[in-house]
Amino acid sequence: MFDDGFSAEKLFNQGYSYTYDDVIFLPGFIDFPTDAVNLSTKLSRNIDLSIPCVASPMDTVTETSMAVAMAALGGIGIVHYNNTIDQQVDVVRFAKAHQFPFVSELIFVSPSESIHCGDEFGKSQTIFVTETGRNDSSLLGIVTKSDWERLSDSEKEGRVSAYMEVNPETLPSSYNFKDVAGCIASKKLKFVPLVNEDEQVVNLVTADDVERMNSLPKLGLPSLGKDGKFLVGAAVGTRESDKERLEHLVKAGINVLVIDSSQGNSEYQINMIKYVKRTYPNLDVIGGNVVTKYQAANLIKQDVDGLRVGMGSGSICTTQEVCAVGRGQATAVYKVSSIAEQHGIPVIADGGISNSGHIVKALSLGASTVMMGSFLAGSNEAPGTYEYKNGLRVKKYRGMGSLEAMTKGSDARYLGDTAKLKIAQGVVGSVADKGSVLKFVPYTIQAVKQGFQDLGASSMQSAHELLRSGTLRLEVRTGAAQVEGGVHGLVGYEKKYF
Ligand SMILES: NC(=O)C1=CN([C@@H]2O[C@H](COP(=O)(O)OP(=O)(O)OC[C@H]3O[C@@H](n4cnc5c(N)ncnc54)[C@H](O)[C@@H]3O)[C@@H](O)[C@H]2O)C=CC1
Ligand SMILES: O=c1[nH]c(=O)c2[nH+]cn([C@@H]3O[C@H](COP(=O)(O)O)[C@@H](O)[C@H]3O)c2[nH]1
Ligand SMILES: [K+]
Repeated sequence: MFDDGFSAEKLFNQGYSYTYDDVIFLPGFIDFPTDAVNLSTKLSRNIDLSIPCVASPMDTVTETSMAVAMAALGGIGIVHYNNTIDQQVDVVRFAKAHQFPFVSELIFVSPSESIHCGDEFGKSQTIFVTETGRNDSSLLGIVTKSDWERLSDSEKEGRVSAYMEVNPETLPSSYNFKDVAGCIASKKLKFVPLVNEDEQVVNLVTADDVERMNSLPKLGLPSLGKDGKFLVGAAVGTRESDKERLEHLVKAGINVLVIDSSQGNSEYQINMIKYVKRTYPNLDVIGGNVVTKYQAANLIKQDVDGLRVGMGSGSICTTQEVCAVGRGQATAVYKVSSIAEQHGIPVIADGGISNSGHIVKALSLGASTVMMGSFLAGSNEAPGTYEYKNGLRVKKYRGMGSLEAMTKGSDARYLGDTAKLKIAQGVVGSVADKGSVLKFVPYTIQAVKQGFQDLGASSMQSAHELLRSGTLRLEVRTGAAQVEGGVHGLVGYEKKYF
């Protein structure tokens, strides 16, 4: 081998904390096409994914729509727990009731109610009628906006039972996109509700939705569990009350658990892992967060099935500033994965991902997946609505350790303790509109495949082999090299990734 560049082992043992932008890989040898790159991977010991992408357990990132879209793409979403047990369980249940890449807004009324104005339809063209006026009872009828608009004023004052369409055409919610699109086309339907075994509506698909989906990149293999349903993960903390939460989440069918903490090497976490392993031996448990070999070894001893790596590297994180602990994310991922790999434990590189190059770096430094918050928070699938700031369409994105997130219904979790002085370790901000994850994640993955090809790695396993054998060569970029590596010297430009 030529003496050129450094091996990761040498580079990361010099006393510096490096982040993704600090390092650059030297290209390898290409003898396969981009499409031959296989990025299928493991989230944890027993959970396989076809793409290495995980949505963060944050209340501005992962609820039903994100969980469903990520699973449809072949990744996974981890549902946050900054809410009541019932709310978190509903998000999981609803996500698992789908075989569909997206979830439409559904509006319900009871038969005795009236629809007074067109705004009640929201963005939808259809209102569903059920006995309870909620999604938890079977479908009795529907009212479409166009039919409702044709009613006289006195008819509009009356109960919906007087004019709703009974026995509307429905399809089983077990149908996948292709099945539903086929029925919509062959029966020339404008829309069709999808219903579960109890005739409860779980989704609404319109002809426009089908057209929109057909214009997106083709989806790969979805993430499905043994039950044939979408894989969905959930996060919990380490309090006594989290045990009750977990019991309900397991009943709702979660496939994997993330124990959420910024410093996972604690007695609380170790006790929680022991409890979960004892009580739910078939549930994969991901521990963290950790950034050192020492922290990782303690959780590995408890037989965790996955490790989440990152402290202070997130875009909304202020932990390193507030507490003076953490680590540059490239170093953290390399160090933790070197020990995790010896025990066959997959590593999630959590936080600090802002482009496809960061994903290539995280995976080539030993991670098996990346967890993303800000990268996904501006999507249609993230919770919340878009607003305008300085002419830019944005969505709110906040740290789970921000004062705002901590005081939102989670007082018991943080503030009801003896600790009276609250210290924030995160901020509240916003991120630009990025459209649907169903569009930009496939493009991102294609870019990651190109990166792997340049390195000469045709799979996750081969990338990890290049790393461990020292074949992967890298260097630190000086400040000037980083400037050179970005766009520079132009008067103005527009950055478009795809
Ligand atoms: N990855 C990162 O760099 C960071 C992430 N975060 C995120 O912010 C949120 C809050 O994180 P943390 O503050 O680390 O949450 P945490 O729940 O681990 O800790 C919050 C506070 O509660 C205490 N605590 C935790 N478990 C306890 C138990 N069983 N009994 C008694 N006291 C207990 C801890 O000592 C700490 O003071 C999480 O969602 C986390 O992922 C926060 C900071 C950094
Ligand atoms: O220091 C922190 N204070 C916080 O309030 C906070 N909230 C989330 N996180 C962590 O950041 C990750 C998401 O980071 P990105 O936006 O960079 O993807 C997430 O996946 C978390 O690991 C926090 N870290
Ligand atoms: K940070």
